[in-house]
Amino acid sequence: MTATMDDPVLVVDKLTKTFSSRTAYSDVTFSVGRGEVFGFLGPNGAGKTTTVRSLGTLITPTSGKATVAGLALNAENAVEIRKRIAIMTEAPGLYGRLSVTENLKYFVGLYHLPDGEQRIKKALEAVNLTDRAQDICSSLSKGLRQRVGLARTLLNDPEILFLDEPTSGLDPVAARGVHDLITGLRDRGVTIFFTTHRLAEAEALCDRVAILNTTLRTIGRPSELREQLFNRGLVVITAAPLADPARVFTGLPGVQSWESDPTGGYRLAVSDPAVAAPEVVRALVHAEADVLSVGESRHSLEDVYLELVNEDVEANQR
Ligand SMILES: Nc1ncnc2c1ncn2[C@@H]1O[C@H](COP(=O)(O)OP(=O)(O)OP(=O)(O)O)[C@@H](O)[C@H]1O
Repeated sequence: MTATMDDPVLVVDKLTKTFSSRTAYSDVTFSVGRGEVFGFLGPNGAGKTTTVRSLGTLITPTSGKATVAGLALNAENAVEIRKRIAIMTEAPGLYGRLSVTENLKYFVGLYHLPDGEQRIKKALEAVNLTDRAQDICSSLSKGLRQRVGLARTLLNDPEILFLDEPTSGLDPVAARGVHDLITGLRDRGVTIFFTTHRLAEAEALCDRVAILNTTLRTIGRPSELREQLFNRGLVVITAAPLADPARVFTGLPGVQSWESDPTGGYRLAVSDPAVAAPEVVRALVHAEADVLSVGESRHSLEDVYLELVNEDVEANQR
């Protein structure tokens, strides 16, 4: 399913939350399309959890507006909003002495949901836990408990699923299991809003990401953010350092500047890699260099994140 911003399921407009003198997040504005996987990133204390708690009606924002699953975020709509969304906080909040099914039955009762058995069956199937239904929750590994927590969030067929660090503390295999579940839910049209500190995870899963550091620092597709922030470049690796790199690289069509990379090789800023690369290869061959590789330099979402968050650290030190 392709998300579309013509049909936003979450609209946040200048939202701010302060706790006495401390600002948790300020002037935050963004929208999330129906069916989108949206990643909410930011350093510790950036305000991510507080934003999730606000949008999930657990705490009241200090100012600003939001629409959640088609309803204005306010005290009158809180019960109806909660019927349309689900939130999984970092600790899945299960009763350790109850079995998986007993836990889910408890929540079906708490939410007054009809057709409980059918819902539990579907939720367990969705998270691949049918064969562990009778296990006592305290006996499950952290990864399995996380999956029970996810099953719980699916009971009310939410339009929006808020997941606060769903893979925190999980090993790579268990985290991959959660990723597969997120992808599966997205394919079924559920909008997923999740916070994470794992940038590779956000890059792999999210249609768009936002980086929050009390205020919203940026928002967009990971590829767009990389392009906005970094010049395009080529990385040249040679078997031995070039005798006169300036002579090889200076003035080549499409090459704007070059520098030696401290880890070896050369980094070239280029306007268009497709134009510059053949010129660079020809110049290297002409200089009789032993070329190992010429490739486009790739920036990751982690590079974008570090660039923006470090800018904030530097600004605060001024
Ligand atoms: N109930 C509260 N009372 C006072 N301050 C709070 C409260 N909840 C959060 N804060 C403050 O708001 C700020 C944002 O916290 P929040 O937990 O939302 O950050 P976060 O981005 O989720 O961090 P982390 O990645 O560490 O989980 C922090 O300075 C925190 O101390």
